[in-house]
Amino acid sequence: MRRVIVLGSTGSIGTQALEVIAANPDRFELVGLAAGRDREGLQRQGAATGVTDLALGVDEAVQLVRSVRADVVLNGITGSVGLAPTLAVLETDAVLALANKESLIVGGRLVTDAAGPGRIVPVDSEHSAIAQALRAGVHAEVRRLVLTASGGPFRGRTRDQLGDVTPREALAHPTWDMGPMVTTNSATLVNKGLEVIEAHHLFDVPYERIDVAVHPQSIVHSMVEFVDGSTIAQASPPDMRLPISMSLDWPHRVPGVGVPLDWTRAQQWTFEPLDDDAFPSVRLAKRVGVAGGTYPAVFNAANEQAVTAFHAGRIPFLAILATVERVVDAHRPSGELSLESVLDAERWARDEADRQLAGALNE
Ligand SMILES: NC(=O)C1=CN([C@@H]2O[C@H](COP(=O)(O)OP(=O)(O)OC[C@H]3O[C@@H](n4cnc5c(N)ncnc54)[C@H](OP(=O)(O)O)[C@@H]3O)[C@@H](O)[C@H]2O)C=CC1
Ligand SMILES: CC(=O)[C@@H](O)[C@H](O)COP(=O)(O)O
Ligand SMILES: [Mn+2]
Repeated sequence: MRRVIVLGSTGSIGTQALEVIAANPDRFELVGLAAGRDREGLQRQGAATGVTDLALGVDEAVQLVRSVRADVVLNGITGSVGLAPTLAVLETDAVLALANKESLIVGGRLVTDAAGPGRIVPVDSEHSAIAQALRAGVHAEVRRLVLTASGGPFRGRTRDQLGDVTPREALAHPTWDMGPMVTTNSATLVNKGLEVIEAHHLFDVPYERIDVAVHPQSIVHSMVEFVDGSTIAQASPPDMRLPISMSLDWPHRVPGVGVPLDWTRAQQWTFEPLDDDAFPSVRLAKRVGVAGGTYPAVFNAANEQAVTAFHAGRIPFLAILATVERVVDAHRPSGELSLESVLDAERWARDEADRQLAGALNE
């Protein structure tokens, strides 16, 4: 029986994790829940599950992780605010089931150094797919990782056709039902850029050997190409309960958690190259990933600011990445990577993004 804490329990990942746990009482015992602002939702979850260790906000989430013994903590918080809970989990003996990719991206080596082997199990569908393909421990034979991308709601459009897309259109993801930040990041392809950096840290593969292929059906969740020319892909209908369940009981599979593909039905899986001109996010993310240090934190923080401004109706869609690029270009890293330098860089990037956004509005 694995004792589980779920952080971000009121969100898309959190509620699906609670479903998986409730459906498997012989495997999982829920021992703690943390949300952000939704006090009533959290209390409802506590009443429904009988869990009494409840936390609201990121500081209480950190306290929860430190005070309640768990075998696995799922970090399903959204945004780089999830960094402190990620580091707190790694101070305990619990496995970190990581949905909050932002904490790994902004923390980089701070997170990977704090984590011993096997301490982080990815929840992100692409990285779960790769971890599953690597379960046999064949890392030395890997030639490249290929992350699949749905292409988002604007796949196939030229840059000119992206000028007037609305927040509502950006939130209409073709295959996944997720929270607003990650959904918007899918529309800009920033999500795929973040996932390239995430893959680099999780699997220790250099950036030049991590590729992206657009696969609109979101059935092949990612692939590992090996030195002999063989490729192992993980495929299943798009349902996060599968990677969530694997992260909670890694390396075991939880029977019945997902519905298998229907091989009696005709179906087509298609793959196409990413259009880097219309969607330059992955190219920029690789650049900041290679630069390392505080660059990924700056990239992510500027993006969080710009996405918020887009949803407030303050800037057009294309201004999101343009702002991120300008903030990244203006960044001057100082000193060694540390928690302090990451937090300083993030603060600077948020201010600089706001300054750029205000300037753009006054032009
Ligand atoms: N949804 C998905 O299918 C996938 C998500 N991910 C990643 O998982 C993470 C969560 O995404 P998703 O579930 O979609 O997001 P949601 O927006 O649906 O949920 C976010 C959760 O984080 C909580 N939260 C927000 N801010 C804080 C804070 N300051 N302190 C504590 N808790 C906070 C929210 O609480 P409250 O509601 O109370 O404010 C909510 O429970 C993201 O990193 C995302 O990129 C990765 C792959 C797939
Ligand atoms: C389900 C999941 O893992 C998301 O991160 C997903 O990858 C988003 O879809 P895109 O491929 O459109 O970014
Ligand atoms: Mn993903």
